[in-house]
Parts: sequence; structure tokens; C-alpha cells
Amino acid sequence: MSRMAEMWTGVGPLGSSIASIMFIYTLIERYFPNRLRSYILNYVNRILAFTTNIRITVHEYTGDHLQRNVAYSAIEAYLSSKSTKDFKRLTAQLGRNSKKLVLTMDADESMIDEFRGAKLCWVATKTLRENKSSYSSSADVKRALTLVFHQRYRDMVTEVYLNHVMEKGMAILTRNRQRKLYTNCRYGYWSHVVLDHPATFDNIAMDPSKKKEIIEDLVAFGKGKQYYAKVGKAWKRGYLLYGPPGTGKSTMIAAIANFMNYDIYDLELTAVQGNSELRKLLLETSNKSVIVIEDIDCSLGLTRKRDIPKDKEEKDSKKGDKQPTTDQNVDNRVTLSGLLNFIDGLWSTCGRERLIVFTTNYKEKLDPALIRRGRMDKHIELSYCCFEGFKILAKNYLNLDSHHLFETLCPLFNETQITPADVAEMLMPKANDEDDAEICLKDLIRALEKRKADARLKAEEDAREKSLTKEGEAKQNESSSNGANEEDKSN
Ligand SMILES: Nc1ncnc2c1ncn2[C@@H]1O[C@H](COP(=O)(O)OP(=O)(O)OP(=O)(O)O)[C@@H](O)[C@H]1O
Repeated sequence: MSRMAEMWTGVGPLGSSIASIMFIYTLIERYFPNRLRSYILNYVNRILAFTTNIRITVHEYTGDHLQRNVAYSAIEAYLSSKSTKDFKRLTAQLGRNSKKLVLTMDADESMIDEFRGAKLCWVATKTLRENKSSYSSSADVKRALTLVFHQRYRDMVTEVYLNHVMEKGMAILTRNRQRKLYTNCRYGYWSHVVLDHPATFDNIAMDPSKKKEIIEDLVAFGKGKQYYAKVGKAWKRGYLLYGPPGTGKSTMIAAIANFMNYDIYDLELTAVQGNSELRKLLLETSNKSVIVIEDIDCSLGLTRKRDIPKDKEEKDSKKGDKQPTTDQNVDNRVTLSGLLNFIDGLWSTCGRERLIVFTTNYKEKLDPALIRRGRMDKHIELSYCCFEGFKILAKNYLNLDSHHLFETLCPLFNETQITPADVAEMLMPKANDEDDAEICLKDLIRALEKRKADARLKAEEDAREKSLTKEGEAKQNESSSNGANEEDKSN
């Protein structure tokens, strides 16, 4: 009896019947030539249809061997997440789009999965088929995974178990895949590179309570499938990241993508030739992705177009104003209404689990319609570095949890404005020796003290200017009221 059949005899009635079946299959696979084999297999399958066991087979390739069956990949991933320690023969392969080596059971191996008290058996099979193509004389390997179970579990397996396997398997595939960073090039196509950004929420410097709030929001979003379906909303969420340059807006996007395991689509609006191209690009984005428009305030004259009333547009065009003001004239440009449609028009609901992120240095410049809640659901301010943020950077860059200079630094962060980008730069080890931390921290203290002194000087200068202006205004008022009095007297 084959090794696999031997194994099955140890697992009760299901095991022994599967053992016999597998034994028959192994004999057929091994000892019968190709043509005869398929004839006999057909015959055996028909006989086995009368037994109490049900078999569901999932083939590795569907159609004409052209496409790998997603269901097969998901089941394979699910099974590889189960213990593989009992197998003597395993196959190792790189996951699709991934650097990770995935171990799965090799052909003729099998395993029992327990689900809701039922024992369900997965069997891996492999058959060789002669390749008759004139280009190759090799043999095709046809792999399949077969689920064997007692017929009393039929409903449970088809209605619950298989969905469970698919869900878990797809989640593993998503976790293991290599994520991509897409950007749109001219002519409306996305091109991509592998997304390999090291940013995580652990190494982002910001107020810990704010960070926690963002993480919780993302977690709720990721689990929101049923919630969004229940409230009748498309499964997407808009984030507006705003703050001065160098406060970590781009870093935050990478951290979000890493945390959620999403791809990033970095949309360069100025390269988009009109609203219909924008829609086409949107439709080509995948689920589980972050669609980013950086520096939205600089991207296009979005606010101006919407603010111009219709009659003014007409007057302007009569005057020969060269500004494109009608939709016909701006066919090759994205308009604000086009962008609003992109965010929450009917087409935007075609995908699911998508985050739309805008960044800006000047939130106040944006059209309120663009960033109202519902479009940009969460407004996140990334601001100057606080002491808590500094501690994260000190840990990242210098591996410091504490230092005697922290005491001096703490009040300085409350009194000055410095971006995390500037702090990070100063904390880069310079000489790679033991004193590095001390040198970096002292440099930082000097820089903060200088900023503090500069800020004080500037405030004094502003105050002096203000008082001079006030004095000037008062003098002017005085002289004009004197003049008025003299006029009254002479009258
Ligand atoms: N909050 C932060 N936490 C950790 N590192 C940061 C943070 N902010 C900035 N940095 C560092 O500074 C560099 C520049 O930051 P980033 O590009 O994310 O800023 P930004 O706000 O997007 O700037 P801009 O508005 O100019 O695009 C990053 O590579 C990162 O190393």
C-alpha cells in the first residue's frame, strides 16, 4: 500500500475509505499508460460516485492552462498555513509577487483539516500529460487539490467551509504579496515599481495619542466590509494630511500603506489629460490601495474654475480673456467637478477598500467642497516636532531610550518650531563612534536655542514695527483732526 494510503488508515472510517480510494488512484497513476489511465480514472470516478465520500477538486490552472486558478492559490496558501511538519515531501516556491518562500505539501501528500467538528481531507495530486505542442516536447504537470469528506458534511462544506478557506487563503496571499507603487505616466497609464518603503507607525515621530487615533481609524476601516455594506456607503475613506513641509506627510502615506498592506497609486494630476482620463485611471486601480494626490493645492487651478460664476465666464470670454473657462476649453484638464466625481461620484464606487489621501501645506487654500467631511473624512495635521516625537527619532536614529541631555531638550521643543525632517537630519550619526549621541544631541540643543533666540528677535522686531505703525496712524489721525478743527474755526 502506498505511504499516503497507509497514513489514512489511522484516522477512522473516513481515513480508511480515503486510504482505499487513494490507494486505487495511486495504482492507476503509477501503472497505467496515459490513454488507458484517463479511461480507467473516469470509470473509477463513476463507481466512487456511489460511495459516501464526496470529492471536490480544484485544478491549478483553469481554461487552456493559461491562467493560474486563484482558488487553487488561496487553498494552497491556506494549507501551507497549517502545520506542514508531518509531511515528508514538500514543495518550496516563491509566492506570487513575493520574496517569501512558501512550503506546501507535495503531490501524494494529504492532510486532515478539522472544522466545526468535521474531519475534512485535502489531497494533493499530480499528473503528467504529454505536451503535444510542436514547440516543446516536454510533459505538462497538472496539479490539483482534492477535498474529500463525508456526504453528511456536504452543506457545511459548500456553504461555510470553502468560504472560510478562501477568505483565510486570500488574506495570506495578500499578506505575502509584494506591494507596488504606481504612478501615472502620460497617455493615461499606470507604471509601477516594487513598494519597499521602511516607514512604519513605530518610526513616525508624532504625538502618540494622534498616532493611536489614526491606527484605530485604519483598523476600523480595514474591518469595515459589513459596516459599509450595511450603511450603504462605498468602502472607501478620504484622509487629508496637512502641515508644513518636512513634517512627514509622505512618510505617513508609506506607513499607512505598510500597515494596511495596500498598494499606493501616486496620482500626478498635472499629467492627466482631462476628466475622462482621470476616470479611466481610477477604474484601473486595484482594491486594497491608497490613492494619493500630493500637494493638491499646487496640482491644478482647481478652486478658481469652480468659483467663477457663469455670467462672469461669458463676460471674460467676450473680453478675449485667454483663461480656459468652459468645459469645452478645458477638455484636456482636470476640473474640480471632475475631481469631486473621482472621489465620490458613481464611478468611484467600482472598487472597494480604498483610501484616498490628499496632502497639502496650505489647507486654507483648498476649496471647502473638496475637503468637506464625507469626501475627506479625516483631517490629520502633521506638525512641528514635539518632545514625544523627538524621543521616537532618538530611538530610531541613535538607539537612545534616555539620555541626560533629554532634560535640556524637553522645554526647548515646547518653545521652538522645528520639523521632524530637520531633527532627523541632526540625529544622523556623524562619526560612528561612542560619542555620536552626545555630539548629535548637543548640535540639536544649539540649533534649537538659536531658533528660539531668532524667534524672540523676530517677535521683538514685529512688535516694534507694529507700535511704529500704530504711532504713525495716531499722528496722522491727530494731524487730520487738527486740520478739521482749524477749518471749523475759520468757518
Ligand atoms: N514625522 C516624522 N517622523 C519620522 N521621520 C520624519 C517625519 N517627518 C519627516 N521625517 C523625515 O523627513 C523626511 C521628509 O519627510 P516627508 O517627505 O515625509 O515630509 P513631507 O511633510 O511630506 O514634506 P513635503 O510637504 O515637503 O512633501 C523623511 O524622509 C523622513 O526621514
